[in-house]
Amino acid sequence: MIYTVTLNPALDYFMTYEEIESGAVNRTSQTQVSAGGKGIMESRMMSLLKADNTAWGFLGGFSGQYIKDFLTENKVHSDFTAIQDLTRINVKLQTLKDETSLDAAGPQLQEKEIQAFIDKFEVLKADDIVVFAGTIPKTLGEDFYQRLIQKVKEHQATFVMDVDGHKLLETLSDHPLLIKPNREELEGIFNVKFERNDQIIPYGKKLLEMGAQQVIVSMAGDGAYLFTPEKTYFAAGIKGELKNSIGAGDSTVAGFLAEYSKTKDAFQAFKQAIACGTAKAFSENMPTQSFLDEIYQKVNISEVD
Ligand SMILES: Nc1ncnc2c1ncn2[C@@H]1O[C@H](COP(=O)(O)OP(=O)(O)O)[C@@H](O)[C@H]1O
Ligand SMILES: O=P(O)(O)OC[C@H]1O[C@](O)(COP(=O)(O)O)[C@@H](O)[C@@H]1O
Repeated sequence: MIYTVTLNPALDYFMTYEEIESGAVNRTSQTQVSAGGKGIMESRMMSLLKADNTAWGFLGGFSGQYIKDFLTENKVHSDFTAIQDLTRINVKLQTLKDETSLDAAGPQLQEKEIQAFIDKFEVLKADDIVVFAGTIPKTLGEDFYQRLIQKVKEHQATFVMDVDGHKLLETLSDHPLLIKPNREELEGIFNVKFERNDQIIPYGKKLLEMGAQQVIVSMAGDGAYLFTPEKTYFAAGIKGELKNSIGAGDSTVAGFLAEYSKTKDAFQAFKQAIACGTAKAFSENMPTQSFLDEIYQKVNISEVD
């Protein structure tokens, strides 16, 4: 079983404008609400791929209830810990020019809610995979992922980290099955600036040396690299109309895990990862199965060095 952990889910409120004038009243032409948060997006994509998974995390208030109902209606299995406070609402502004995220800090959590959540980890078995994704609400403390990783290890299960920058580095010595920084996050981690994508290669390999079992570095429209201890692969970016790239990275991780958990074949898993990330970026919502299949046919992966 794959468990996704979203400590800080979000009701994503998408607002579409031709352009936004700062300091003025802007009237939107289109709005849309979606169940978000990185682990939740991953669970949604894995469920589309019919990979067994359960979404864990904290949900509260009307926004939390919306997400819970949305997941049930869309046949995404979840087992969230109920909280008193309100699940955050993140505003996603889309204009003809670009996408802007206005993300909230997240709810206050009570000690008994935190304990109820930690207790869930007792069900873990040796072949389970736990995906830690996204930011941590302030009340949990910056080291909360470390505590959860110890729980995963106690049960001989494996884990995947889909978190930002330096929090990612702290987990490498515990050998995550997969990490997926994007190009900008990788620049931040190593304090470098890439002028060409191939300059990424030594840094991807470095993350393997530091303890990650497999590394994907995603580069939005430029595709992605996969680093495994045996080989490095490059997936070319696929051309198409960008509709909504929110969740493209989450879908990449989901595609990889859906395939890898069944076959343990990193190359095939990378193919599915690229198809899912791209199909998400080219869809307003989650892609349909037929669109996913169409994009899968266009995935082009080559071995590097
Ligand atoms: N504009 C785009 N065109 C084509 N593919 C895209 C685009 N944006 C994202 N993707 C696909 O989704 C993957 C993840 O996107 P990226 O933006 O790098 O991740 P994140 O959402 O984590 O920042 C990319 O590796 C690529 O396969
Ligand atoms: O947990 P974080 O890092 O604050 O991110 C939350 C946001 O991430 C998302 O899952 C989107 O992920 P990406 O930013 O990787 O596209 C949104 O649904 C949500 O609003």
